[in-house]
Amino acid sequence: MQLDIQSLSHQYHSGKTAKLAINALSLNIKPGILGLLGPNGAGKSSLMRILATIIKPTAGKILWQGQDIVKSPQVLRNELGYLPQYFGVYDQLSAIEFLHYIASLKGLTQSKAHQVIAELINKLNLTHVANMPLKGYSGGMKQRIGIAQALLNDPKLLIIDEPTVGLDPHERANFRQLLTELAGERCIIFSTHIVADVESIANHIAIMNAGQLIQSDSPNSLLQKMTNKCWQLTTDFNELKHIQHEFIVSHSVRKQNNVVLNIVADHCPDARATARPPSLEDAYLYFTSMQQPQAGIARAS
Ligand SMILES: Nc1ncnc2c1ncn2[C@@H]1O[C@H](COP(=O)(O)OP(=O)(O)OP(=O)(O)O)[C@@H](O)[C@H]1O
Repeated sequence: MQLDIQSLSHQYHSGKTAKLAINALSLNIKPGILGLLGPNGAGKSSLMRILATIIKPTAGKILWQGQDIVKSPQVLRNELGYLPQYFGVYDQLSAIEFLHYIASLKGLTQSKAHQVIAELINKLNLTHVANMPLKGYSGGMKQRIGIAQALLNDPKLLIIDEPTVGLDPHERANFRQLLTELAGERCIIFSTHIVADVESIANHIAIMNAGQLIQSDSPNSLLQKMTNKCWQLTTDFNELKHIQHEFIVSHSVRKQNNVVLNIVADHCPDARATARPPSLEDAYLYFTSMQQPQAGIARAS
């Protein structure tokens, strides 16, 4: 099972202006969880909408099991589950009614829908609220309904776009656990700009910035690329602004009158700094800042 994205580009036109949202992106996706990371506007949602066959790319090819899904979207649609970034529900319907409605749109027979919905309600811990109108649901519960509707056809490719926005830390942890259980023999693409959401569950990380794929690797290989680039420095608050201006600061913790900074830089940023192990957050900030020196994040030289 694989999804092969070849030289994909997408341009939006509004009035006389054109915006290149995806720029010659190639990526090969295999079973497991792909964490798609990138800052706001990187092009993640555009890529997801194209992969979900909602919009057609301006250029490039996408092959699902060797078949071109730009030319023949139906090939993928039967095997696709998609949870868009903004997922609306019909507030008056209960979970059961809503899922039956989506199941009928997806072409499931009545008996198949009954069986699958009962299983999903149970798997997603929604049994106690299954007959309650969705308007009474919390953000986390609505998100679980979103995942349930995406799983109705037991998809081989599951695309979820920023699913943890608005969830509390407990709900986010539950969501990560759920995805791990779902992974197995399907391809899951999980887009987010929160590194912590994917670092413990993704077996592959792709980082996008300004429409381009800037890194595509296993979490371990990304960490290896950060060897000798991660430092810790304890300093006082007077120096903080200057250091933040000069270097990438991936984390800071106040300690009495001082502050302990995690710095990412190609060379030791200060004689007082000590080396520390890298994190994926460091890698994400390092690679995304490389493309935008104008953003006020300079790297040490
Ligand atoms: N329908 C549209 N018309 C014009 N420009 C668009 C449209 N949709 C997205 N864009 C632009 O394309 C670029 C990529 O947007 P996209 O939503 O794909 O990024 P993203 O990484 O998903 O960002 P976010 O995390 O903020 O959702 C942005 O500059 C955005 O303004």
